Amino acid sequence: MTSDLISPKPAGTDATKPDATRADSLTHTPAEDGSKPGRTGNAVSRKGEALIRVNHLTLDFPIFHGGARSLKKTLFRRARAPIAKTRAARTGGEVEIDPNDTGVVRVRALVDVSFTIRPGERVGLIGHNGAGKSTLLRALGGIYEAVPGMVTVKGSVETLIDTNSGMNRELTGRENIQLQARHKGLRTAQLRQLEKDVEAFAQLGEFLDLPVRLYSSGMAIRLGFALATAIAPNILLMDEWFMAGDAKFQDKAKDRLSAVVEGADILVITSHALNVLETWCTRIIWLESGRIRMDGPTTAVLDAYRAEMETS
Ligand SMILES: Nc1ncnc2c1ncn2[C@@H]1O[C@H](COP(=O)(O)OP(=O)(O)OP(=O)(O)O)[C@@H](O)[C@H]1O
Repeated sequence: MTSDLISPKPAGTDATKPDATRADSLTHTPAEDGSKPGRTGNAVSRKGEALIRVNHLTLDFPIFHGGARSLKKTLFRRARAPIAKTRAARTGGEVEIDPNDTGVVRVRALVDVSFTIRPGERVGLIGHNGAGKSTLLRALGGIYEAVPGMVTVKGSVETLIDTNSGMNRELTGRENIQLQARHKGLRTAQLRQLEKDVEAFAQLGEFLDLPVRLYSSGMAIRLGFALATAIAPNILLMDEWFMAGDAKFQDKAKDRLSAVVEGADILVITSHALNVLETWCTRIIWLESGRIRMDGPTTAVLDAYRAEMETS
């Protein structure tokens, strides 16, 4: 099988882009039927073929405006007291002065993360605020591309990561549906079917024919969710934002999501709602300041996590 190498983006120059220093950092491998993976992927590959493999993934965010004297003072003080550093690092990733680039401060969002997810696994990502859950999900979704390490994703991927993911805010909701249908390689009849399905589910009325930039966040969630769940992918990557929206929509969303989750080979979901993870996940990866603290069956990891929450 040939692999589909996505070349890395040049190193980001703003603080919102992770550091990009290695050439071969991210590989998205196409499904064996030739379908393309990712949001722009074509058909869904055969069931049971999906795979996620992450090897030694490290991801830094350079902060170019991090030169405040007070921050640097704190960092230098902490460097002289490494024990205090460990304790202080329970919110967010590690903040440090980049050893290769004098003056630039970096946030280490992920540090040497490795794991493999096979078909049938439903994986929950847990951890404190800023532990690296969303960053990891974005790296799996190909949003953050070039970092030291390697991410291999095999199969079609759908992401429910943020309300705007894959959406052109200048286009109307309906135009976005059509655009995504074309990216998925759907024929006209299938496109019409998709449009009808998303329209019925999202229930945006006349707003479907208005630009997405006019939508409230709840309305954007409706459209993004309806679109992302209209066709079951091999791999579903989901941030907990889908829990937003009004109560009636949440009930509908849960039913529809259950069907998609059933149909997907692999689910990766981040959430602070441990009961949601208990219901849906077979395995939990617990992140702490960007590193894997524990990785194992749902009950074992959640028990350990809860025990730690009670004592800390
Ligand atoms: N665009 C960015 N620019 C700079 N730093 C970032 C960026 N995105 C995330 N970070 C940093 O990376 C670390 C991990 O953030 P991430 O959003 O992955 O955490 P999380 O586990 O999803 O947190 P939460 O549970 O609070 O949503 C944090 O320290 C955060 O400050």
